[in-house]
Amino acid sequence: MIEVKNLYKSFGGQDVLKGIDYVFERGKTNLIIGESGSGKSVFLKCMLGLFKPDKGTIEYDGKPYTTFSEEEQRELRTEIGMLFQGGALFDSMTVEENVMFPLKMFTNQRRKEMLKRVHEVLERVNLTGNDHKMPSEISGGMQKRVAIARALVNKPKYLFCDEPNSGLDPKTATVIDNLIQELTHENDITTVLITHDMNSVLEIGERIAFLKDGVLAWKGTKDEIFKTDDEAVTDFVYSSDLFQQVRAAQNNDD
Ligand SMILES: Nc1ncnc2c1ncn2[C@@H]1O[C@H](COP(=O)(O)OP(=O)(O)OP(=O)(O)O)[C@@H](O)[C@H]1O
Repeated sequence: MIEVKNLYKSFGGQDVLKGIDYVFERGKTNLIIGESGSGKSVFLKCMLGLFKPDKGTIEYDGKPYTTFSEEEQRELRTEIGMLFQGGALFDSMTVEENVMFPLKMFTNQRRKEMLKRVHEVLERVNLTGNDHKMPSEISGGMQKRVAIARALVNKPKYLFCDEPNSGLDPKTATVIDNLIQELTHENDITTVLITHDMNSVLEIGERIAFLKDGVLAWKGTKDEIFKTDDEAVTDFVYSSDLFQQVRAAQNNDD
């Protein structure tokens, strides 16, 4: 669980986050949605420790970051898995080497032990037999699965995903969404996922935080998002054709 209390962040006089209170639940896919420039990435970077908040606290499983010793900060970094927008694999490394990278960085495990874990996660994301391929030799969807395996190889408590679906066709995007959700449940991870993809909201929006101009304008679940009359939310989500179609179908059923 990550609890954010009264979080403020500004840059050169521009207030980007304006007093956010929110709880990201453990074992759930927690989505952050909102227009471009609403502060989603800055929010994520504050939780990753890349930006220092101006005010407010971020608690990781009940412990405020400001009380972490240097050793605890280092440990927290090993407990975080990150899934970047493009997958961000190392092009010059094989699939196996890419997935092994966090183990080399953060553990003292012996190569045999690391390889065992790497093969275990590759099997989990259905990539057995691709260990020695280069990223350029596999499809975009497979590259994302390698990136997921790499994010999970060190058994993180927290998984941060920044638009994990970008660049994928809708069917592959859904497979990736569902894989992230399954792994979140299986491993009881606190998953925080930024998305622009309304299909992701419908598929895996167990918890949704809607940011508008640096403020938490609405929170709820994928079922609640169809029922809310909150104008800020409806303006945003019904600009998506998909949402309009789903709501029309619901109205026909009623
Ligand atoms: N390092 C920085 N220095 C100065 N301003 C920044 C910095 N990072 C972000 N900002 C500003 O903060 C605001 C919010 O940016 P942010 O990237 O969080 O938006 P976003 O909701 O993630 O947008 P998008 O959906 O387009 O990625 C923007 O006005 C941006 O210019």
